[in-house]
Amino acid sequence: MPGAISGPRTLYDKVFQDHIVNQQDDGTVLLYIDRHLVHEVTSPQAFEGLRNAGRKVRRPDCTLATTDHNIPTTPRKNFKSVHQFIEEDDSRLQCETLEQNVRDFKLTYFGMGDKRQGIVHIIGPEQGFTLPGTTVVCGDSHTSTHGAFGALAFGIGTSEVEHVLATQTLLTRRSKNMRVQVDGELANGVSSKDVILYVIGQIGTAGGTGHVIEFCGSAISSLSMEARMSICNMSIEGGARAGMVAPDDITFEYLKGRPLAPKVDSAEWKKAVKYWQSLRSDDGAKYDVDVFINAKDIIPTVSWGTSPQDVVPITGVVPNPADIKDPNKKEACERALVYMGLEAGTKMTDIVLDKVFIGSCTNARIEDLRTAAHIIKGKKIAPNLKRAMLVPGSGLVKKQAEDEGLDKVFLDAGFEWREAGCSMCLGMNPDILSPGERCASTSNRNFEGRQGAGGRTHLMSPAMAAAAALVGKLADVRNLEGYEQALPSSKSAPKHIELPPQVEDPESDADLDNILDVDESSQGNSVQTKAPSSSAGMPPFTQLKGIAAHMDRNNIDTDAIIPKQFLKTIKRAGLSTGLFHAWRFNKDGSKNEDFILNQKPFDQAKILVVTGENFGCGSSREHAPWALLDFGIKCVLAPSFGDIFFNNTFKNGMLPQVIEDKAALARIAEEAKAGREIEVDLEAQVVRNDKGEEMAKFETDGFRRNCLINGLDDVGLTMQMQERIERFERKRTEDTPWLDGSGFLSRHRQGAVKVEAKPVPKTNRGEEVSEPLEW
Ligand SMILES: CC(C)[C@H](C(=O)O)[C@@H](O)C(=O)O
Ligand code: SF4
Repeated sequence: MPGAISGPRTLYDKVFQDHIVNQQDDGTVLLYIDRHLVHEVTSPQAFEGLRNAGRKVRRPDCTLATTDHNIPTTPRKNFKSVHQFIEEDDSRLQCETLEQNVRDFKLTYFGMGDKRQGIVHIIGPEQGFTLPGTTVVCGDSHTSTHGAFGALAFGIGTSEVEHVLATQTLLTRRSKNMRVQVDGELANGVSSKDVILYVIGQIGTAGGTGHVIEFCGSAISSLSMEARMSICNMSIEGGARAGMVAPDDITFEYLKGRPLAPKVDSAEWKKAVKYWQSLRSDDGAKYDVDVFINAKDIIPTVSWGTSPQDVVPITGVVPNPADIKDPNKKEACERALVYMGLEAGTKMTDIVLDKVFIGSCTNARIEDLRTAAHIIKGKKIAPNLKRAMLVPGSGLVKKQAEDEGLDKVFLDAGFEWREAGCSMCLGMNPDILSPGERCASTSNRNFEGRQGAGGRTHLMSPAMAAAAALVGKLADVRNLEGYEQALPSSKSAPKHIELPPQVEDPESDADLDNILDVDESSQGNSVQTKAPSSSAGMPPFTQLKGIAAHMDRNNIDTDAIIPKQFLKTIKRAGLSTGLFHAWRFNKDGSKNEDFILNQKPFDQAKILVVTGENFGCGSSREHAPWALLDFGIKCVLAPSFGDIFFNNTFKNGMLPQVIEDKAALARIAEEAKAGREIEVDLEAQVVRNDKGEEMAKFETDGFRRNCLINGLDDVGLTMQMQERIERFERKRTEDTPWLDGSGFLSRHRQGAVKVEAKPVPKTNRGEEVSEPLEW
């Protein structure tokens, strides 16, 4: 076995090991990907890359697409097609482009006319597409959600989406292991969302960087699958690309009868369960970092600031920057208080709200809705609220909630009952906060402008958001009369969740039919962009000399590097206007002269020198490096980076370089501030000042360095590994036959969906794909 670890192994080690196709001497691993989820925001440029290179999707049977980020959540009664339904031009174009791509590449697609449509991280588990022991990726940072099943699931950028579409593999490196063990019983009123907010408060948003977190301990293993998903979902907010929970009987119970899980009690199911049961960390397995938490220390938790680590118990007060010693953290706290319009020392329960949002891939599953509904049942939302929105995570969650009468509970209380989508979690659709508005939100990110420019977000659990809706302020759900009866107790076994329908529903095919009816000429601009494609190879990066701009903030997230309104493009180019948009431009559109990139000579910067930690954390949007590149910045020097941003940057012929020596980095920053050029020499792995004197040495991963220096196309490189990938796939079919997409393909072959015959395309495996896939 290539790269096998001797001795006791963690859950992560096992799943990783089982997917190694090839391992290079320098530790670069070609990892097989079992499941690929696709959405409209991060896929257009990837499909375009495939198209430009004349490549096909290798495993259409392991790829599932939906549309979620851009879509309106208004009633779909009159929905006929995306073209007719989505008013906003860029959003519509992005969704239409996805539809064109699923049509061209013959992919399974849950569009807006399909009840199974929903947020990508809700529909995967719902369908049994996500299974224990699998590798799951998506061009989306919250892919970590799927780790709740004991899958190794992580977000990737668009170049990697292209790599997976073409090769069903990814080039990666082994991560470190981190264990977060939560023992004891969670008190009433405390949910898994409080657990993860508390954990992030403890470890910080960079705490898990470079690690895969395994969540374990009695408090975790007594949680339902949905509660586990909320925890793994926010692993990325703790800096970890992936979070995992060992699969157990609760997992297997959840999977029973899901459309894409092996059929219950079949020989395949038994074989699968046997394998799944082996997926737990061995006794004595070593973790690089251990965090132990007593469940009793956790009480309902809310965020006060603009980073998910800015949390306090609901019984607490807004922190005082004067109490913070670290100057960078103190400044961050001051900034956050100004942005949030809060004064130090204010009781959290005195903070008055404008809006409440219950939704997102963190907390829009049926249990979340049930919990919120129990709390508001028979009551009314507070009169000071301008709006309270309930946005189910998927069409099936919505349907089930309606079957249970929950829609009525929400509507009677004054909530809006919406259609499924990401909605106000990031406001790429019309659901946004107005400047200055304050929102209690069950989502996962409270970055500046996340829910709308100038909007203020407080993160919390569904129970707490429901309580806040009733009170009109942040509120402690435990103070509501009878709350114990209202909340599903953490002690009781999780209630079995009704399964989504497995039957072919004629309505559900409406969308695909629409796609097939689309007039090809109307899609012209969506498929013929001339934007550069990563698969065409990159210009080499050897030495770079130029002006460097200095930034000192910690945790500069990719939402800040490029806000959501610029993600609606289907191209890689032209993003420089969006770069640091909220910081670079005033509200009236004029330039903010105080911002470094608006000042001479830094408006010509080729290099960014960041002295704050964790640059590029958060979302997987590859638009962040594209925007930097478009502005002219090809290199970022920093003490640490968000993992996904770090990867994405390399894929674009840019160098994100860690400079560990903080004193040297500070000296480089001084040169930058003085407006003198610096030189980054990747061949010699040194940074020099404008006199050619060495300022710092650095080390770049060998494989990446080689690709950069030679401008290599890694999709092309991987395609040369065809034989090994095929060998791996043959073994996979033997060992884990349930992963071959047999469920829907076989049903499809029986003629469940009638689609007119098309010229026969071939996948990169050389197999014929006779018809678009549906199940
Ligand atoms: C659009 C997508 C790239 C992004 C992500 O990766 O997380 C989004 O889902 C988000 O939550 O910010
Ligand atoms: S975090 Fe929000 S925007 Fe991102 S996938 Fe989840 S619901 Fe959608």
